[in-house]
Amino acid sequence: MAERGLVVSAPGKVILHGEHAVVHGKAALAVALGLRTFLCLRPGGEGRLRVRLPGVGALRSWERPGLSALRERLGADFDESKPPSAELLEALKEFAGIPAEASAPDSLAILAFLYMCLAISAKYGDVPSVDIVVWSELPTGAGLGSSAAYAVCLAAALLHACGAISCPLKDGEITARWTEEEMTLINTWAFQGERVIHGNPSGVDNAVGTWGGALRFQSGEIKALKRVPTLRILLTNTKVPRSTKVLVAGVKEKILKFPAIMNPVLDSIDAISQECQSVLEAMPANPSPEHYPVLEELFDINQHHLNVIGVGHPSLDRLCRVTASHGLHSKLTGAGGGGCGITLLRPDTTPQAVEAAKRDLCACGFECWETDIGAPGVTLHSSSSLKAQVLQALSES
Ligand SMILES: Nc1ncnc2c1ncn2[C@@H]1O[C@H](COP(=O)(O)OP(=O)(O)OP(=O)(O)O)[C@@H](O)[C@H]1O
Ligand SMILES: C[C@@](O)(CCO)CC(=O)[O-]
Ligand SMILES: [Mg+2]
Repeated sequence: MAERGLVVSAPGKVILHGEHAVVHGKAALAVALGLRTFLCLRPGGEGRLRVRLPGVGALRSWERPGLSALRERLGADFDESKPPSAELLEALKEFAGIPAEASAPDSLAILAFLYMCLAISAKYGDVPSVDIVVWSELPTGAGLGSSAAYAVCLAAALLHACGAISCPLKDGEITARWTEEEMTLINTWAFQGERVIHGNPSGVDNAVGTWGGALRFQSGEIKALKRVPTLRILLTNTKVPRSTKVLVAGVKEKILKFPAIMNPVLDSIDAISQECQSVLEAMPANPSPEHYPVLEELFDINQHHLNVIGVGHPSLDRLCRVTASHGLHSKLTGAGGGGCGITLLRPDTTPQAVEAAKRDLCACGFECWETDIGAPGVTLHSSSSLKAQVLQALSES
C-alpha cells in the first residue's frame, strides 16, 4: 500500500427497467450514475483496523489479533461462492456487539465490513493495520445502489490491501482502472457484501458499481449495452425511507402466494427490458424526440407493474402525477417503497419545463436533480487529487 494510502470510488446506479424481476431471473437494464461513494485506505495504528463511516454514523476499531482469532475459528465457513450462512452472520454480530435482529444502517454496514474483511483475509492473507474512511455523494437507502457502491469500494480496497489485486495507478496519474480479471474478482466479493446487506440480491447493483456504463444483467450474466444514447434523466428522492431487503422479501412472498398472477407480471417486465434495449440500441447517439414515445410508454407500463408486485408507495404515485402534469413520464427506480423515482426528459424538454417540474416536486418535500448517466465503474484515485474530500470526510467522522 502506498505510504499516503489510496482512494477508491464506485458509482451508484439507476435501474431503467427490471428491478425486482431481476431477482427472479429476468433481465434488467441499469446505468451508472455520476454520483459516487469514496473510500480512503491509509496505513493505520500498529495492530489495529479502524473503520469510519460518517454516512451511517459508525466508527469502529478492532485489534488485529482478535480478528485473526475469529477468522481462525470461522475460517471454514467463508466461501465466496455461497451466501454467508445465518450462523456465520450471528457469530460476527456477537463479536461486534450488533443486536441479533440488526437492520439499522450502521449495523449492516459494519457487518458487511467484518464479513468481507475476514473472508478476504481468510483467502488472500492478512489485511494489514489500516484506517478506512468511507463517504458518499449518494443518498443512503434511496434506490440508487448505495449499498452496492459501498460494497464495491470495500472489496477493491480490501483485495488491494491483501495484495490480491494490483495497484494500477502509475506515477503522475490521477485515476486508473483495474484489469477485467481484477474487476471480476472485485465484483464477486462486492456481491458477497451485498448479500450481507440485502439478503438475496440479484447482483445487478454491484455489477454496475464495478463495470460502470450501461448494462444488461440477467442471472449473473453481464453485457455492456452496444450503444447508449445520451439520455437526460431527472432523479427525484421522495425521502421516504425503506429497506431493499424487506421489499425484496415482500415480492418473494407475493410470488409464492399468487404464482399464476405474479409470474406473468415478471414476464411482462422482462419483455419491457428487452423492448427498451432494442429501442435504445436503435437510437442515434444524439436522439431526436420521435424516439421518445415508446420509452415513455414503457416507463408508464412498468410503473403500474411495480405497483402490482407491491413495491409502490403513495409518495411515488404523487411523483408520477406531478411530472405527468408537466407532460413527463416517471417510474420508481431500485427497490421502490419510497426512495427515488426517475423521470425521462426529452431532448426538446426546455430548461424552463424542467425547472417548473422541479419546483412542483420540491413543493412536495422531494429533492430533485438532473444527473449524468453512464459513469465509469470502480476507479482508483491518487490520494493527492482528492485531498480536500478526504480531509472533509475525516473531519466529519
Ligand atoms: N456510505 C455508506 N457508508 C456505510 N454504509 C453504507 C453507505 N451507503 C450505504 N450503506 C449501507 O447500505 C444500506 C442501504 O442499502 P439498501 O440496499 O437498503 O439501499 P440502496 O442500496 O441505497 O438502494 P437500492 O438497493 O434500492 O439501490 C445502509 O443501511 C448501509 O448499511
Ligand atoms: C430491487 C432490486 O432488484 C434492485 C435494487 O437496486 C434488488 C436486486 O436486484 O438485488
Ligand atoms: Mg442496495
